[in-house]
Amino acid sequence: MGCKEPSWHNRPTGHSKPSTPLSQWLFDRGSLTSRLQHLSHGQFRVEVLSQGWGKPRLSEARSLGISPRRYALVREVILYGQDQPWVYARSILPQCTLTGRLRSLRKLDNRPLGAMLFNDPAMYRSPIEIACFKADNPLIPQKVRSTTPLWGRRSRFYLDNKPLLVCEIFLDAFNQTLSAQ
Ligand SMILES: C=C(O[C@@H]1C=C(C(=O)O)C=C[C@H]1O)C(=O)O
Repeated sequence: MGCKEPSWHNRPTGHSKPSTPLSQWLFDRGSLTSRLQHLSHGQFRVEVLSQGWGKPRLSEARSLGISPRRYALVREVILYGQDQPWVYARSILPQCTLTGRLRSLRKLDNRPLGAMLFNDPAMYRSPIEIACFKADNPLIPQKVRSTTPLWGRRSRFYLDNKPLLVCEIFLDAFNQTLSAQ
């Protein structure tokens, strides 16, 4: 599956570049949940596609500094705005992060992860990396896959100095909403 992983960079590289409006969303360091709640005028919800123990992909393990053979909690969601699938998100929470007060992250249901992260004053975030996912990329769930390339971002969040990785891909419906702004 790693062959479908795009290459992550701290800025657009090569020929393809995101639009300026999308770049502002890609590199925004605030809570995506809050921004989407605002853009959707409160018509926002999280659909949990899956949440369970699994092995991270090589690129994810490298970003987190963990072994790709070590199980982590893998959470995949779709964030809806105005009942449209706007963002597909995949988060990797290592076992070593889910300790102490952070054990509660194991039971996160359809409450947005961002609400937990941005409510913690001690939280800090790595630089954001972006990547372009080729059309029909199998890493994106079939029901929101696109026939055109999609831009995504990822960054590590640290709570109590323990990392988790969040990857967010902006879907067709979001890009259409953005271009209609
Ligand atoms: C990191 C955030 O949390 C959001 C919510 C997620 C979830 O509930 O799984 C995943 C990715 C984010 O888009 C955020 O709001 O910035």
